Amino acid sequence: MLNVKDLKKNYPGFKLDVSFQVPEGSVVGLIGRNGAGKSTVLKAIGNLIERDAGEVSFDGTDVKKLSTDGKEQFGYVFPDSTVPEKFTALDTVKLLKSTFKHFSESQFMDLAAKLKLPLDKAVKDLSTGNQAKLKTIIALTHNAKILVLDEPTAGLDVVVRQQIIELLQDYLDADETRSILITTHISSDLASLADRVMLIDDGKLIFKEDTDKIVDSYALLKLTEAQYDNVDKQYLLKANKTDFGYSALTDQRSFYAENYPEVVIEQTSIDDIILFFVGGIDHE
Ligand SMILES: Nc1ncnc2c1ncn2[C@@H]1O[C@H](COP(=O)(O)OP(=O)(O)OP(=O)(O)O)[C@@H](O)[C@H]1O
Repeated sequence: MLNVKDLKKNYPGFKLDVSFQVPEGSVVGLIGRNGAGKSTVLKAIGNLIERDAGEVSFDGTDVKKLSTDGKEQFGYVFPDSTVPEKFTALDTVKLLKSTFKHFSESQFMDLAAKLKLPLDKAVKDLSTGNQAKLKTIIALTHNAKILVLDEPTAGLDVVVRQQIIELLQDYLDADETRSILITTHISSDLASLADRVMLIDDGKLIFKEDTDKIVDSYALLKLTEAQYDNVDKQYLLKANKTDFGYSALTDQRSFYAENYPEVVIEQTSIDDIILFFVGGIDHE
């Protein structure tokens, strides 16, 4: 299990302070607006930045103290390429062989063939889609126990995006103890992959929920002022004033459907929840 406890990182005008876990066998999606702190969380997990305070541990060991074998349990995708840009995919294979004890060359070649990844082109000359495929294949082919993925599908067309999502699904299906922490702006990626979503805003986690529960039990209530005054508010998570009265988020859709048949109740999506909590202009 990945355990992030009181992780703090300060930049001018920005303070990160988060605690969460990614249990074995689960997929957790970290969502939020531009500049909310998603990449900072993932970089701290990957030791790409020094944290100011807090703990980040995997199966009980601080990530800063992981052995070479322990480090190999992580597979990363970050926006910046992890291999030198002059390298081809074949050069990358040589690098991975010397870096990872558990690297599988045959799996790399199989996935590269399946995704039609050119093997002899320098990384800098690959299309965005092929670069994303290469990064994902690198993360997947050394038998990692957890993937930490920073926007693995950013800028990809719908076909490549689907291919990447399928690779991730195959990775999970091969071993039920594997887990993924993923950031994305594409909520449909999460709907198909994530067991749980966490919403970060201004460096703090302001909402965490199981995706099943969002689909099954969440709803937006559209209430007139009079309805809002009279409705039982114990299952309302948040209400925003609107032109027509109030828009309110509940995690007990059936309670309001049964008791207030006159109230307009709309199904929510992950995007609705982001907009509801942090809607408006971007931080930056
Ligand atoms: N090296 C740095 N120096 C100073 N400020 C930084 C640095 N890295 C990040 N920040 C700031 O920290 C905040 C969080 O940035 P971060 O990249 O984690 O956001 P994000 O949620 O990943 O955004 P996006 O969705 O745009 O990638 C932003 O205000 C950003 O400007």
